[in-house]
Formats: sequence, structure tokens, C-alpha cells
Amino acid sequence: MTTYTSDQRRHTSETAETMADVRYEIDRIDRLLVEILAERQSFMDAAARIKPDRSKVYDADRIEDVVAKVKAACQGAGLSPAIAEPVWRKLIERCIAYEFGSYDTRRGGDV
Ligand SMILES: O=C(O)C(=O)C[C@]1(C(=O)O)C=C[C@@H](O)C=C1
Repeated sequence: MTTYTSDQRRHTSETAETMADVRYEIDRIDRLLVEILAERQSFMDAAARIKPDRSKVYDADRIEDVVAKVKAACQGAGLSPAIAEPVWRKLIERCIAYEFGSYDTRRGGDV
């Protein structure tokens, strides 16, 4: 199971006073995002292993389902959907490319 390593939080957005404070927290959060995205990526390998054929890697209905769920989560979390939606659409696009690569590597390039 993935465990996330995190540097100590020093400030909240309200207590930060200098740009050094702000950038320490942004850099800390970015390292956490990298760990979380690496875990998400690992499930593309699982999907490539489980999906019965290559035509299932790209799933338009599932893409819209993922984006809708992310937008719903944004409301509770206070994340701007204007940030989230394009980020997730690009993330999914790159995850699909990764999943195709994983699928082809696993199946020896057979289609
Ligand atoms: O849910 C899936 O079927 C996935 O493989 C995950 C994922 C994603 O990155 O969210 C990637 C490829 C699919 O086309 C849809 C969604």
C-alpha cells in the first residue's frame, strides 16, 4: 500500500507572511501531488492488465464520469472547477497514453 511522505507543514494560507513561506508550502504540496499521481498512474498498469482488449483502454463514457465526479468533489473542497476540469482532462489524456503503452508492453505489442 502506498504511504505518502510529507514535509512538515509550517504555515496555512492565512499565516504565511513571506513569499518564502508561500513557496515552501507550494513545493511541499507539489511533492505530495507527485506521490498521489504516481499512485494513480500505477492503477493504469492495473487497468491495462485487467481490461480484456485494447479497445477498452479509451472509454469516453468513463472519462465523463471521472470529470463529473471531480467537479462534484471540487464543490466540497473549494477547488475552482476552472482549474480542475482542464487539469483532469489533460491528466486523463496522458493516463490513456500511458495505459496504451502499458497494455502493449504487457501483451508484447499485439493488438
Ligand atoms: O477508468 C478507466 O477505465 C481507466 O482506465 C482510467 C482512466 C482515467 O485516467 O481516469 C483512463 C482511461 C480510460 O479511458 C478512462 C479513465
